Amino acid sequence: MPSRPIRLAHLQRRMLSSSSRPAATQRISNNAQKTIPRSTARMMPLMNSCARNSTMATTQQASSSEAEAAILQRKQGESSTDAEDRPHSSPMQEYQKLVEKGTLRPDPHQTRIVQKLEDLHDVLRTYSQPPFPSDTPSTPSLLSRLFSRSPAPAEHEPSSAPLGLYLYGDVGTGKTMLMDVFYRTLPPNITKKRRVHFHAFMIDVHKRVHQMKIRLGHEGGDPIGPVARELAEEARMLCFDEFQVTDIVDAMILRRLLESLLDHGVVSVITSNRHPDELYKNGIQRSSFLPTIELLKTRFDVTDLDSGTDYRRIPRAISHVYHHPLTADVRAELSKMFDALTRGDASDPVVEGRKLTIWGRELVVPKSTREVAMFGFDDLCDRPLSAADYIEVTRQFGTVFVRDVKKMGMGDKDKARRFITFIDACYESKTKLFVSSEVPVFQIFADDEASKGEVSDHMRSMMDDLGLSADTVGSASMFSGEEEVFAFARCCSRLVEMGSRQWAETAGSR
Ligand SMILES: Nc1ncnc2c1ncn2[C@@H]1O[C@H](COP(=O)(O)OP(=O)(O)OP(=O)(O)O)[C@@H](O)[C@H]1O
Repeated sequence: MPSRPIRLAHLQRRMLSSSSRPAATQRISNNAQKTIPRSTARMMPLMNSCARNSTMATTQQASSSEAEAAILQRKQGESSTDAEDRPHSSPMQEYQKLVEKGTLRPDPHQTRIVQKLEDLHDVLRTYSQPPFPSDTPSTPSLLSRLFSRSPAPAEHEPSSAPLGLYLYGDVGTGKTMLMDVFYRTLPPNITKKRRVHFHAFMIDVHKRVHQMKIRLGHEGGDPIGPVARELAEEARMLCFDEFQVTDIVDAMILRRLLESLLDHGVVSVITSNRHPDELYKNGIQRSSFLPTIELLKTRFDVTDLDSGTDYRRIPRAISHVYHHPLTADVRAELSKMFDALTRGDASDPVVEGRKLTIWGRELVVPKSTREVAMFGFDDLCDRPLSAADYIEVTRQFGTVFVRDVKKMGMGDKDKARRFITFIDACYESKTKLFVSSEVPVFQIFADDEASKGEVSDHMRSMMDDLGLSADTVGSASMFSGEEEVFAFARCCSRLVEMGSRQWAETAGSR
């Protein structure tokens, strides 16, 4: 990429001209706090608490833009700014608020589901879990319980727990989003609650079953009943994202586990891509799983979110392009977005290992269609690539995904410089960018707690020139010298702009 002289005054003018600047890049420096949108101001306690909890406490003392607020929120698994302020709002109020703010598009199919969640919310306001029996009755051996076709005897009278909700439907229709709206508006009496990705839940269950077997020792007995009781004591409300059954061990455990959880009065909201009848299709010993399917159909309100809209395919709203930390959930979400943007055109399938030729050298693109490419951070920044390579990438692809961006320290200066060069190339080509990173993307260069220094006057003034709060991005002592510090600050500023709704709606066409 041709290195362009940095014209600070020009940039400053561009960034400070509020009339032409997208809302997401509105400058909120110390002397302009009155311009903070109310929603951002409301986020400040949350942002500050993020900063306190973070190992990089340099960063979120003050807000710098609505985009940043939204990005921080996403870290909390949130898509609204207001839950903190309105802990007793209901799912419908929360959903409508998000629609009014333009975070969500109105969708009558979703509204129908929200009404069901609202009804469940109302019931839960006065619901109390039945007491646990004082001691756990002895149980038949594990094998006889797992493979018996008769329903398992309840450890006590089944409770009159409200029906849970089993929400299924096509990808990207908003099931997880609705479940999250429900979860964060749960009434205050529901203090014991858990929202978990189904994979993570099953890993946890397997660990507990293993430990329970050790505890039960030679006597044996069924470990699943006591594990279910443990789980029920920890959370009376369970929200499971992406329920699926792929192997026989899970299939058999689930049958007993769900029965016991329901008997203990645990209420669940489940999202899945499949109707219960389609679960564990063609699985080994599926007949033993049929009672679980019956259970789901009788103890849950099974509802289809048949909206036909895959929201991952339409221009991204702010807060949905940068994802962190690098959990299984976040990784899966980025892959789903890539899938959503690349499927549907049989003449342009995803190709693995496409080669770009730059000055006689070859650059391998791990996964791409003609328009959309997915790279790992190391593919782009842990190899001796230069601006020319990045320009070619952004010339070829209107949309680029970069996954697994690690936080960088003093030893990663080359990677950091390359990443900045790459972001510059994306910005100049109006590339639509999706990133998953270990820490919020603005903080990937920030000093960690141990080596944290004061933000130098030089860096502070650079950031101020770019409309950034130095407190938001923190100090990054790996950058020294005027040019470098400026490039770093400008990179952060560009990332903010590239996370805005306006960018999402206009960038990416080639
Ligand atoms: N009404 C809406 N307006 C705008 N964006 C939406 C709307 N509903 C959902 N989205 C967004 O679409 C994306 C996909 O939604 P979500 O993850 O909830 O879908 P899903 O049905 O759970 O998908 P999957 O089955 O693939 O996990 C999310 O970023 C979400 O915020």
